[in-house]
Amino acid sequence: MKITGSKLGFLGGGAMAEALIAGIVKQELLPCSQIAASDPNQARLSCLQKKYSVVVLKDNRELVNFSDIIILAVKPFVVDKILSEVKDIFKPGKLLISIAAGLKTAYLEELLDAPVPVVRVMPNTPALIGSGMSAVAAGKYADEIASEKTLAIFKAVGKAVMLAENLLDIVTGLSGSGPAYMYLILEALSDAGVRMGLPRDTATLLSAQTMIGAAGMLIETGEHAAVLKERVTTPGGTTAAGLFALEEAGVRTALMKAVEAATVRSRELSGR
Ligand SMILES: NC(=O)C1=CN([C@@H]2O[C@H](COP(=O)(O)OP(=O)(O)OC[C@H]3O[C@@H](n4cnc5c(N)ncnc54)[C@H](OP(=O)(O)O)[C@@H]3O)[C@@H](O)[C@H]2O)C=CC1
Ligand SMILES: O=C(O)[C@@H]1CCC=N1
Repeated sequence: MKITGSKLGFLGGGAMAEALIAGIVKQELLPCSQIAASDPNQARLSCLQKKYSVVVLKDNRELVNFSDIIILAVKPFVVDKILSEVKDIFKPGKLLISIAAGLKTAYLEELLDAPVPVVRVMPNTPALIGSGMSAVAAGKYADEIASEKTLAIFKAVGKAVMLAENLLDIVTGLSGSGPAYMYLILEALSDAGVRMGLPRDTATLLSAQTMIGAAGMLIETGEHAAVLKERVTTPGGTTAAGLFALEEAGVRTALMKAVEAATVRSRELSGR
């Protein structure tokens, strides 16, 4: 699905909007003149304009008027206020894509005056370098074309899959919040290398390249992680000693608890 003629607007120009704008501009999905962002923070707008040459607007109504496809990229607690500001100019010809954690399409549909197609997406920040992971769920007024347009946007900045909406809170707990878990692990591995005597920059490079390599190998080979882990592990060797320390510390359980806690939090946000 091509979105070449469409104008794309971001309500909110924060961290996730910037990751998407950067990825979209880099992949040349749309010319900069067809991408806009609105935000009350002038410094954010100036930064986005300077870095990506996109159209910046102080006023959310101007943004909605400018755009065919609107990405709702504000914190969940601001959504009611913003949609009440613009609902009368949101016509069914426009497409609303929400990336707000926890908020259901039915909830957003209720906040609008007209039967506007709403698609909910949970992306993640590596979209900034074209390595994002997004899951997409369509609301009741969104047809296949709306879903295809949404997939085209998020596939331009990484991988994107369609899922049933009741799974999106789990996606939020896994890949939405996941980059932060990975950074925590990378920071700890880098600290560990430094603790054992490596220079900081070398320890960080070794950690990050190892994470990229292991993840890439999992995707490219399609093998189960346990099989690939087994191939690294020499009986009585170094890896077995390292893995034992990780199991003893409960790393596996800690990661399961992290995804559970984030999923529960996403569900709480939808129950407001
Ligand atoms: N960050 C992430 O990794 C991910 C975030 N998300 C979702 O994306 C959404 C945005 O998150 P994130 O980018 O991290 O948040 P940010 O706080 O970085 O960005 C939100 C932006 O919206 C601005 N804003 C506040 N009020 C208004 C308003 N009335 N009109 C227009 N803009 C406004 C904020 O300005 P100010 O700072 O001045 O208030 C800020 O610049 C959230 O709903 C989050 O759940 C989804 C996936 C991943
Ligand atoms: O922390 C959050 O609530 C958002 C949603 C997923 C990533 N960041």
